[in-house]
Amino acid sequence: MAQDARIAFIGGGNMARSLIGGLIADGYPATHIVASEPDTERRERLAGELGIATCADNATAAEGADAVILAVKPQVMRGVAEALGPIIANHGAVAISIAAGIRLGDLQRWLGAGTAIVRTMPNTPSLVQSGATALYANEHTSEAQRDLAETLLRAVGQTRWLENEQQMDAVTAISGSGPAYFFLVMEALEEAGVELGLDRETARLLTLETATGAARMALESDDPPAQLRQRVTSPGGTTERALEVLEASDLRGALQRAAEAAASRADELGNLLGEQ
Ligand SMILES: NC(=O)C1=CN([C@@H]2O[C@H](COP(=O)(O)OP(=O)(O)OC[C@H]3O[C@@H](n4cnc5c(N)ncnc54)[C@H](O)[C@@H]3O)[C@@H](O)[C@H]2O)C=CC1
Ligand SMILES: O=C(O)[C@@H]1CCC=N1
Repeated sequence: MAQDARIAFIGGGNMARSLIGGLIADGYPATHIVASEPDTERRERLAGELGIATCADNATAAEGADAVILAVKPQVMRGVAEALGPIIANHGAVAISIAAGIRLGDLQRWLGAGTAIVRTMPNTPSLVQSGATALYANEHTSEAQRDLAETLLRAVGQTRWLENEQQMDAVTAISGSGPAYFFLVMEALEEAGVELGLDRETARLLTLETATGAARMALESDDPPAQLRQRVTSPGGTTERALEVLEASDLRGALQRAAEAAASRADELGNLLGEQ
């Protein structure tokens, strides 16, 4: 890992915290990470809990950084990018955007022609090194800069380069927003356990261990999830009854529609906030 690269995070919110926490847990030196965050309380928490340098001013953070991670909301990206463009260009740094929907063409226009930009979509499990991130770079990004972006994100989980930028909306719908879908399922299953007579602590522990166990099995097995599901489902047994209810409730259809809604919102954000 390129542990001598200086990394600046612009915006120190939920996703930046997950990425910084994951990088430090992976051994990346906190002394090489700086974050700018306008909110005083968040800034102090970042410095106190993660031991990184923080500041209120984006330009101060970006100065001298090899990679500038743009971790602000899509709605403020334009102003932030336009202000930082000259600083990033001066140092020959790579800009790494994690914003949903914001397209490379717009980032290029706002940061300045010729700037190396990697558009990515990470997710919050990066905090525990179980992130999943897709990346797509523009033509000004050198091999070394692609490697740096990939190395940083691989420190916090799995990475995949996309074949085309359009795929980023699908990634946003599946893995970017995805943790929230699984958390919702966990909330609901825990609640069902309580309704059936378990105390909350037991219901939560059983739910979370089951979710982890199922995910690990699916990752480690050569068989697809459908086959693993069939192995839990004894003919005439309890799982069969439960799955009949889930199929009748159109859980598959609900997830399909949810993912489509997320992907189309990503596209909508790109149209609303961009110029192309
Ligand atoms: N939360 C998630 O699971 C994921 C979020 N993303 C993307 O990450 C980006 C950040 O999202 P979150 O961390 O969830 O939002 P957040 O609201 O937690 O963090 C954004 C931070 O930016 C700060 N900020 C506001 N204006 C600023 C400015 N002008 N300069 C510097 N900082 C400023 C805010 O005070 C806030 O702390 C978004 O673009 C989002 O699309 C991408 C993948 C997953
Ligand atoms: O909800 C959002 O817009 C961001 C992008 C993916 C996850 N969180």
